[in-house]
Amino acid sequence: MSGTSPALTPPADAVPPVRHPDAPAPGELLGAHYGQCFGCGDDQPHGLHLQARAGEGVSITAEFTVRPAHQGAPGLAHGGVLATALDEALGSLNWLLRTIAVTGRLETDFVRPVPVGTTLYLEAEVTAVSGRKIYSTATGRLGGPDGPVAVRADALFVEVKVDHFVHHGRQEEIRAALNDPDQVRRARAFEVNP
Ligand SMILES: CCCCCCCCCCCC(=O)SCCNC(=O)CCNC(=O)[C@H](O)C(C)(C)COP(=O)(O)OP(=O)(O)OC[C@H]1O[C@@H](n2cnc3c(N)ncnc32)[C@H](O)[C@@H]1OP(=O)(O)O
Repeated sequence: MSGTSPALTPPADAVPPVRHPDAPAPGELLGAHYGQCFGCGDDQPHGLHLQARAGEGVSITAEFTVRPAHQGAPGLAHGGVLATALDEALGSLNWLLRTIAVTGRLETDFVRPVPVGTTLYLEAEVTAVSGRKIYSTATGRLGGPDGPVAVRADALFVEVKVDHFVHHGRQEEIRAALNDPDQVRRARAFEVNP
């Protein structure tokens, strides 16, 4: 059973996504958007350490190896962890648009169980943009880029300003991020729209 709900069907006025001219070239690693991010952060010991690589157009690929800490049932990945990997892969697409956006809706199909030790090969692409709304889709395959599909997701991301994080985030982390020149540089890279 799968399918996309009406909330994730782009409206008639939606347009194809436009890759930003300064987006990383196909094949380049995107790098973490925030060191403490649970999905991609290098400094987050509990995280998934997902590394996304730019693809053609507005697409990325990423790999994620399921570790013992990611179990739900014995020897199998927790569904919420897999949804996180999909969310992170989808979120990294916005780097190619140079748009700051957060997940508004994420619909996930769990097609096959994913054993501990498996590497999930993720691919994601933006399918349409309508105003602040960014529509995207992702799949995760077992064992290789052409392996069987284990998970897939459709999502709606909503564009926000940096203020979204400054206003809602805990002050301790916001202050640390604002004092980190690398983090400020990453945020600025997102903020410059064509
Ligand atoms: C420094 C680098 C950092 C970069 C940081 C990047 C972080 C990435 C991390 C990975 C991704 C995440 O997990 S992000 C974390 C998880 N997500 C969140 O925390 C988001 C929490 N939700 C919110 O803050 C809010 O609900 C927003 C921002 C999503 C939307 O609020 P808003 O700004 O007031 O906008 P609103 O008018 O409600 O919605 C705008 C349009 O989107 C539609 N819309 C909104 N939500 C939905 C929805 N769930 N399902 C369908 N449609 C929706 C509305 O109908 C509307 O359509 P129309 O009327 O215009 O047609």
